[in-house]
Amino acid sequence: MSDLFNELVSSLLYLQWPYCEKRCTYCNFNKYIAQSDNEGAIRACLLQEASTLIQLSQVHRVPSVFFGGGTPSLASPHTIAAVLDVISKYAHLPHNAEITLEANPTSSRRSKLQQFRDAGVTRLSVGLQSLDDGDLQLLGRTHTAAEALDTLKEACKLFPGCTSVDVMFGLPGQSLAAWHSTLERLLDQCDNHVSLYQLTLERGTALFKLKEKGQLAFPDQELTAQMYDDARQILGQAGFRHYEVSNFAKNGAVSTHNMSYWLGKQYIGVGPGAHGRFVPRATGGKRREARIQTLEPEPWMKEVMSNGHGTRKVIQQSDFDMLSEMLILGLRMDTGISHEVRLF
Ligand SMILES: C[S@@+](CC[C@H](N)C(=O)[O-])C[C@H]1O[C@@H](n2cnc3c(N)ncnc32)[C@H](O)[C@@H]1O
Ligand SMILES: C[S@@+](CC[C@H](N)C(=O)[O-])C[C@H]1O[C@@H](n2cnc3c(N)ncnc32)[C@H](O)[C@@H]1O
Ligand code: SF4
Repeated sequence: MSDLFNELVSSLLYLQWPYCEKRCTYCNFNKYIAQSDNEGAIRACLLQEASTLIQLSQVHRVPSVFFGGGTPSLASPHTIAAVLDVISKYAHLPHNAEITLEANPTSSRRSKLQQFRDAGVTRLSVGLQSLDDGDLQLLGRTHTAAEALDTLKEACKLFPGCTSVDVMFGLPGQSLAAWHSTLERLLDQCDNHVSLYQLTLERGTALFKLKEKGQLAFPDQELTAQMYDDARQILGQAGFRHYEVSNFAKNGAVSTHNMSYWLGKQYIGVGPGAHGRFVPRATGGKRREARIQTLEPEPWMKEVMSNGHGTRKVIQQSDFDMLSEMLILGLRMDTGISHEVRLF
């Protein structure tokens, strides 16, 4: 089989779980607070859309799946297992596939994490965000630092070598000393993968409004740059490879799913607001398409029920579009890009 054919018959799959318990004060990702328990209905639509899009792409192999959100750890393990089952029905999901689930501390009690593992999840990404209770309150999180660390401990036991944490820096009022202390405590407890995100003030969020009113002071650019540089150094000394702008891994625990995005591989996006990039081979398509699913869960479900999918926007990608994406994403990695870029 040629490399090009291999690329075309293989695709990652991203699944968006759109619900959260509560809105965090900084977040403008596509998420909603569920008004009623409609898990059965949303599960049926996720399964339907996954089957439609896998068949449209005609991929034979799905090497990794990412359950992101929102808060996918609010979904029942049964829903996660059902999604993996439907993927296996239409494509080969290898036994060593990377299956990541994002877990928020309060919706991830021990027994549930175990059930997620039994359902087929192989990698957990725990949203710690901070290890300071004052920060967590300001960020509108539903857990304390101690609860977050408890979840991390359980996660490391159940997913040894395959547990990641998300932590943010540049938080309101955060000092360099407080950031160093967070990193040191984190290094005591974390596993092989750490994602560090500089807080972005997003328009429309509660934090943005407080900043506009002059009610919150944020670290300046010099200080946040210093926080990032220090994190690079501290994690580097602890054996972590800084393999992408925001990501650090030791013992080779890079995320193959996220890495594949940065390498420009195909991906199918399922669920409200999910993005995809794939060639729709079943309809004779030859070009890769950028696809976006309908954002809000209710209209998305109606579209899936009547059309089999909730794809709202499709843009055929030109060679220039694909090359630009490859450059932008490829330059995020420590390995950079090669002149032998192949477009399809
Ligand atoms: C879309 S969230 C979903 C994860 C999960 N619901 C949680 O809250 O832990 C993925 C990650 O993006 C990061 N994130 C979200 N909003 C951000 C912002 N405004 N600035 C920087 N990072 C942000 C957080 O670290 C979060 O864990
Ligand atoms: C910010 S990353 C966090 C990855 C994590 N640090 C890890 O190592 O696994 C995950 C978030 O990106 C967003 N995301 C990733 N792939 C996506 C896609 N194909 N379509 C829409 N959103 C996507 C989702 O909101 C998801 O919660
Ligand atoms: S950060 Fe996570 S839990 Fe908070 S609102 Fe965003 S997606 Fe939901």
